[in-house]
Amino acid sequence: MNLRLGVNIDHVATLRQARGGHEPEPVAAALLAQSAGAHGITVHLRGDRRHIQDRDLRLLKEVLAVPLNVECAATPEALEAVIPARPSWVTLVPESREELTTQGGLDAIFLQGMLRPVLRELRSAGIRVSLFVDPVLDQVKMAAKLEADAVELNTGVYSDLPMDSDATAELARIRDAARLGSRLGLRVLAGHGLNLQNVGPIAAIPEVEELNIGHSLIGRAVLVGLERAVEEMLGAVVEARP
Ligand SMILES: CC(=O)[C@@H](O)[C@H](O)COP(=O)(O)O
Ligand SMILES: NCC(=O)COP(=O)(O)O
Repeated sequence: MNLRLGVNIDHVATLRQARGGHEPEPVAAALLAQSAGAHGITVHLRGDRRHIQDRDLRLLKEVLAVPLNVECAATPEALEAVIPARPSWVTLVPESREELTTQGGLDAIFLQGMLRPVLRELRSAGIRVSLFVDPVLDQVKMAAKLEADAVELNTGVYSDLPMDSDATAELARIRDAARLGSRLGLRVLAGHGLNLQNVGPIAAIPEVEELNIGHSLIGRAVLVGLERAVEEMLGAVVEARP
């Protein structure tokens, strides 16, 4: 099975929101990612709207040829904003205003009563649902019991391990969870904190169908694109000089 890459463009929007203006335009970034071969685009519509905005969802849905996956909290406010945009996928994630980024997976076992009607509502709107969970077997079993279409296994603990430490145990947790998810008929995705250095062992897990990668890709794009941006600006100012 070929591995798909979902590109998370949240941090293009973070940069835009830093000045409250119009650039960089996340929709343009999504189209570039798509033409570079991304198999999907992911955005996280946070309750505090710190990066992605409601208009981004509408525009992305309109222009993208690849599936749009919207991450959001399982709250009425989030669903009211996300459902009208009709993304292909919604990934339910835990969320708190204080966090810099997502801290761990959704506790699908504890939240099962609240999640059941949310999944029903999304699916009846024709939206497939993924649950972002830690690589814990009981959480994966609960996702299957709730009839989610997919699980995204949180690779945050793995990604946070120091470069020279032994990742064997965490990788085994992710592998076991991926195997179980696949056996239970779920699509299995993985993501959080993945980068060029740590992605290999996760990409090698055969049951993982798709990776969602954002922060490291956008950070890298700033670096590999800066040379060209400076050259373009030098060209523009030199040309304008009498
Ligand atoms: C759920 C997950 O692992 C990440 O996609 C995270 O939710 C992204 O949100 P931020 O871009 O705000 O860190
Ligand atoms: N769900 C993970 C995701 O979309 C991207 O996470 P990150 O690479 O920005 O940490």
